[in-house]
Amino acid sequence: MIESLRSFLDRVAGARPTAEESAELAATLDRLSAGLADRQVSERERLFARLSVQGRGQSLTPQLFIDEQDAQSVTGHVTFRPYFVGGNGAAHGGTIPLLFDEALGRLANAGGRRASRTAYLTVNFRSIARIGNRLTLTARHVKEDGRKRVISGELRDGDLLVADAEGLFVELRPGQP
Ligand SMILES: CCCCCCCCCC(=O)SCCNC(=O)CCNC(=O)[C@H](O)C(C)(C)COP(=O)(O)OP(=O)(O)OC[C@H]1O[C@@H](n2cnc3c(N)ncnc32)[C@H](O)[C@@H]1OP(=O)(O)O
Repeated sequence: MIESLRSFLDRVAGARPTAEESAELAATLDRLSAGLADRQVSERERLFARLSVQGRGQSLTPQLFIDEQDAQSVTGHVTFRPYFVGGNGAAHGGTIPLLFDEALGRLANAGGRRASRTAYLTVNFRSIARIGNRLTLTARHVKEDGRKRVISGELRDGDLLVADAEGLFVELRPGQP
């Protein structure tokens, strides 16, 4: 279902429907929304935004496919689909930190470490992330100091460095949301 939603968003991003077609689509979407109105559940019960589902079952984030992961590093790949275009064939700048937050956050909380949240995330944009290209993401655990974990990451298009990032993840205290 989420994959169909992603495909639909890609098609919307790439289309220029007429006014009549837009109105027809809007009516169809309204009908679909109404069909889910009495299926609303708590966050824990939803399919959306679950770590255990490939791509987190979430249409917001570019879908990251994990190829290798251990407690110290993660390697994966991602293709920014048409929905993520910012302009002129490049992914929207906001989607790159989104991707790093997802990947670095996963690693920060992997290997039996207790849950942490992003305190800061610094991203350097080195070259455009071209829509449709398969990019490689690597991240590694750099250091740990008490509750603080530093994780770094790189996004590459072949040999070309697209972006790099560093995040500080702070372990949550018991009861901290
Ligand atoms: C159930 C969890 C599921 C997690 C799923 C994965 C999530 C993926 C990552 C995310 O996207 S989380 C969503 C985005 N992040 C947030 O919403 C976090 C909002 N901020 C907070 O909740 C708190 O500010 C935070 C937990 C990050 C830290 O607050 P605390 O009160 O726990 O820590 P404190 O302020 O005492 O700081 C602890 C240490 O970290 C340092 N620190 C905190 N924020 C910093 C910062 N921004 N820059 C540098 N250092 C920082 C701070 O100086 C201190 O250093 P020392 O121990 O050496 O004194």
